[in-house]
Amino acid sequence: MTNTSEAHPANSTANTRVIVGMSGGVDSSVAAWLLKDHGYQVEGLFMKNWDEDDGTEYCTAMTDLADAQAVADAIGIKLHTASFAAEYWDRVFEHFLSEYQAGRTPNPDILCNKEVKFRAFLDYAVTLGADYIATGHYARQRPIADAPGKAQLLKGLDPNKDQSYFLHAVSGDRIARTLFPVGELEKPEVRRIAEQQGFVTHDKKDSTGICFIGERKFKDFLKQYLPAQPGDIETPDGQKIGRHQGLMYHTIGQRQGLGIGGLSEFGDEPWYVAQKDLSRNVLIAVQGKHHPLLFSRGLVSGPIDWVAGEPPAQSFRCKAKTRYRQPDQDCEVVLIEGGVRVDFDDAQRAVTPGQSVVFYDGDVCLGGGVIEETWRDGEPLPARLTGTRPQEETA
Ligand SMILES: Nc1ncnc2c1ncn2[C@@H]1O[C@H](COP(=O)(O)OP(=O)(O)OP(=O)(O)O)[C@@H](O)[C@H]1O
Repeated sequence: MTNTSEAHPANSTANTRVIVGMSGGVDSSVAAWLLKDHGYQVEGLFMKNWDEDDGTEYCTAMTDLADAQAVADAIGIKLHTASFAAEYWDRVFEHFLSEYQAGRTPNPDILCNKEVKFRAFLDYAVTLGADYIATGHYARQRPIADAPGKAQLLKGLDPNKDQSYFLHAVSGDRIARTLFPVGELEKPEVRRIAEQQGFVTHDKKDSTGICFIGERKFKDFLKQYLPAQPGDIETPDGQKIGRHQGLMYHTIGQRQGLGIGGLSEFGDEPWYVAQKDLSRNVLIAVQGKHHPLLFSRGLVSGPIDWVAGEPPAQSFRCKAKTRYRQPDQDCEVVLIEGGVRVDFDDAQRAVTPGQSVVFYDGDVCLGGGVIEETWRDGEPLPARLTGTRPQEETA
């Protein structure tokens, strides 16, 4: 576990008060236990981010709270509860919907970490007397010797579980106030500890997908909030090959759910989403997982959240991920007005506007931002990089 007494030699764990985010999952159960075992003053905080008013089977919050309470009792710590549903709605969900409406595929977990877990939750934990908060994220932090109150965000030690991608938008001063006890462990070890301690959560399956959607069908969920706008699916040369129910239901690179088939002139090769033409409400599909139209050479992003508060340089080489769990990719980053330009050494498959690009220097997560536009080999650069619209260049 990251040793806070290294960062604050005057503090011993016995008088360091830590509020652990307890979700009723196995990772935060073990995080709380590890902290207690290391002698910290530990209390848990279960938060509700979503007001379930549909009373359906999708409402798992009550079971999760009961599990968190059972683990807190087993460890012998107090469990607080709080609702951040208003903050979640205003700062995460509305943005999530507007991104979908604009044809992009957002990642609400990144915004949830930035705005709720490491802001509303952290601020509330401070009112409960917390010196630190802790979560069950697979990530690590390292205090910066010559920058008191700031820390670096590092990948979790378990390469299969590293969650730094989702945490990149949290500033270094908030990372410095967080402990990540399971970030030093591999997942099987975490499950082993939970089992050894007899936690009800020891065999609970990992949460998947977006927290408020739970197990319900994504399409049905979105339909409640955004009107579906059906349109055509076309090949890149404009041949109509099917219908879609709404561009928002589709993601670049996606294979499933296109409902294209039985078009004898095209053969059996599967179809993939290559592009969304928002102006015509048309989805462009191509055949074959490795079709060149699925590969981007570079991207431009919106504003970047740098964990350190500032970029390492005006331009630099580093590694990047354009989605969770993607192996690190070599690239060059150049700061531009309102974001960065990223040129990849190797063309990247399915780089998706609305998702985030996250930068790494070895294990250190530098920060990242939302992907706005991409370009392919041989294509003109986006207008933001040239100052002229591509059409005007050829006019
Ligand atoms: N409802 C909640 N209340 C308090 N803390 C939460 C809640 N949901 C998530 N967290 C905190 O954020 C961490 C990461 O959440 P995530 O949803 O990614 O779950 P996870 O990685 O499956 O972890 P866990 O096994 O603890 O649920 C959790 O380990 C926990 O510390």
